[in-house]
Amino acid sequence: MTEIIDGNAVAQDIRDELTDSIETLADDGARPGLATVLMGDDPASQTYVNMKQRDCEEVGIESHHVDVDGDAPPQVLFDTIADLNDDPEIHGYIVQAPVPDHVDYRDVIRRVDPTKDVDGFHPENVGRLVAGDARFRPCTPHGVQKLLESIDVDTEGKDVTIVGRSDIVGKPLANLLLQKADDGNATVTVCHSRTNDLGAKTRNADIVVAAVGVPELVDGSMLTAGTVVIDVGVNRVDADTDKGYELVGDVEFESAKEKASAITPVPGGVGPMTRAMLLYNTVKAASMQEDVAVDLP
Ligand SMILES: Nc1nc(=O)c2c([nH]1)NC[C@@H]1CN(c3ccc(C(=O)N[C@@H](CCC(=O)O)C(=O)O)cc3)C=[N+]21
Repeated sequence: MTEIIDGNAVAQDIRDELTDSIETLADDGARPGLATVLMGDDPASQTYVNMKQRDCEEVGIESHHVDVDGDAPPQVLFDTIADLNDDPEIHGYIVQAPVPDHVDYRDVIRRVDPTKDVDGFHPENVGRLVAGDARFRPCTPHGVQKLLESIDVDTEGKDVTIVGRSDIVGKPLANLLLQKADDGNATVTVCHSRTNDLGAKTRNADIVVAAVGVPELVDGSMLTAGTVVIDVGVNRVDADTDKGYELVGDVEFESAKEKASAITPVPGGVGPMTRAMLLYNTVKAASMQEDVAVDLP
């Protein structure tokens, strides 16, 4: 039987474990604070921001939010970032991507204090990750590692094919899985839009991670029986539902499920884990800045 991996349940366990550490920090007068910054009014981003605020409330993290007008000059966003860097109550913050076209996201990331960069996107943190000395693991790749751990999949010596080479998922996940570590030691293949014979690469894998942002790109015909399938895609596809869309992964779930030994659903797979690992990084940031040791899950 194929195991459907319950990302909501694993994320709930992580939130529960974080709650104790958050109270330890709060008892020391250092309750963790997380801010989200949203420039413009991308509807998907607004949904995520709302979910993150609810997560913070549940675990006892102080949550803050800053809206920046989508038509404002980049300097307005940069000033917001400078304020957050200077605010001792903000231990971590993220600038929700995408930003409007007239703003270069790299210019944004470079201005974030690397010790508050709970996305793990700042070049200093990317460099540390690649060098095997990560400060903050990017949330989605870390969530994928935790999901594999939750179903007792040991990555050592496994062939992992990642479909997608993004700076926020594909590249950092490849680096983490390559590391000489209990949750690494994999042989990693990274595929992308110019890859020849994608199916040959996915059929060779013990674990396939789909993170390309193309709805249902990976289907059962591209998988060998027994493969573990992790679907990072959260594509909003127009549909006749209350919201006017449905969420579709990068994997065609029904055909992939026939082949997989375990598979994540969308929604309810990687998405909630991304949010849980953001809370994790926020607690880690607060612990480092306040010099209060805490246990992390
Ligand atoms: N600076 C920055 N950091 C991010 O981490 C970041 C970002 N920008 N921009 C957009 C992507 C996407 N992302 C998701 C987070 C949670 C869910 C999530 O919780 N999804 C739920 C359901 C969501 C729904 O119902 O719409 C699920 O899959 O079950 C999805 C997607 C974070 N991102």
